[in-house]
Amino acid sequence: MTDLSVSVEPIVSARGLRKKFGGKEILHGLDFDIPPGRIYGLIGHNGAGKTTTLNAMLGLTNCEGTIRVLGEDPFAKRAKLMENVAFISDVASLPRFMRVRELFALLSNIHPNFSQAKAQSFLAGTDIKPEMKIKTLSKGMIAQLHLAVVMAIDAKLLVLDEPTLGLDITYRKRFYRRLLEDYMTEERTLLITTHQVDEIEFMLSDIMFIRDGELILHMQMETVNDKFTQLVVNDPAQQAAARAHEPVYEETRFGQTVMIFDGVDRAVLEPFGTLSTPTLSDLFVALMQRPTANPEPAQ
Ligand SMILES: Nc1ncnc2c1ncn2[C@@H]1O[C@H](COP(=O)(O)OP(=O)(O)OP(=O)(O)O)[C@@H](O)[C@H]1O
Repeated sequence: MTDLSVSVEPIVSARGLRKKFGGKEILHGLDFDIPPGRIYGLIGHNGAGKTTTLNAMLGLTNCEGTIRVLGEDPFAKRAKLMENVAFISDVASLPRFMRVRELFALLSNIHPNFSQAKAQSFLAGTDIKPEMKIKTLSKGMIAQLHLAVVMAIDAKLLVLDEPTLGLDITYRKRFYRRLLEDYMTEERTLLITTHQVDEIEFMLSDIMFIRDGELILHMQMETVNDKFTQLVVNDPAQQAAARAHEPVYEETRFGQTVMIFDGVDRAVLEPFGTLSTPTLSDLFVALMQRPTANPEPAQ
């Protein structure tokens, strides 16, 4: 499922990763490598297994198969790994009863790679002051604080599970811009899950689509752009001709027929209509279509 030929030691490596809850298999044997210096988007429907996969990487859940993070088994070596791995699960998990400066002091005591000075510098220019109690901060301010805390950890892997849930568009954009400009380096790897795919598309180097516990696409964004083509075609004769090239997806949108092709030369499709590269959300919808696995029950 991957088009990556990894020559450097991967940051995360999974082979045959399986997870069962109460006898029901949730992850069906995932195989993937995540190299350093990349920004990964892990995209999937509700319940597809994203958080379970992240939890396996963070050593929060034990799985069958193998998973290695920085060469270590995260379940067995969680404490050691957490020196080099930072994690945002949701924006509400900071200790609400503390003041901002107390949180920073606590973190510098418990985390060897946390820099209080860095955290403070990330808050400069925001409305958050060291004396403020966390419970008095708005959701957006808590997200900023959370990001400042995480960016002040000198980690090799940063895992963000729906980090901007509940935030308005301005905060969400600021959050990702900050992350890109102030945190990313060639040595760091970022893994993000979100349902707002279009908002992170600009920063991703790679994507993984997960459907019902299986990876159905794992690819560098450059390859996605080369491989997939979207065609808008209105003329019925041209539609029929285009269909002969076996689109992976077709829908009618505002009276126009939109098709998505996988690996078909653009020069072949050009005569039929208008071509573009599908957005990640269009590609996601196209590839997530289930082949009548859940037919409507008869009335
Ligand atoms: N502790 C658990 N016990 C039982 N079932 C679980 C547990 N954790 C997750 N599941 C089930 O595993 C499946 C995958 O859940 P997971 O949270 O990994 O999905 P997700 O892709 O992160 O979904 P979402 O986008 O809704 O957060 C779901 O069907 C969920 O109900």
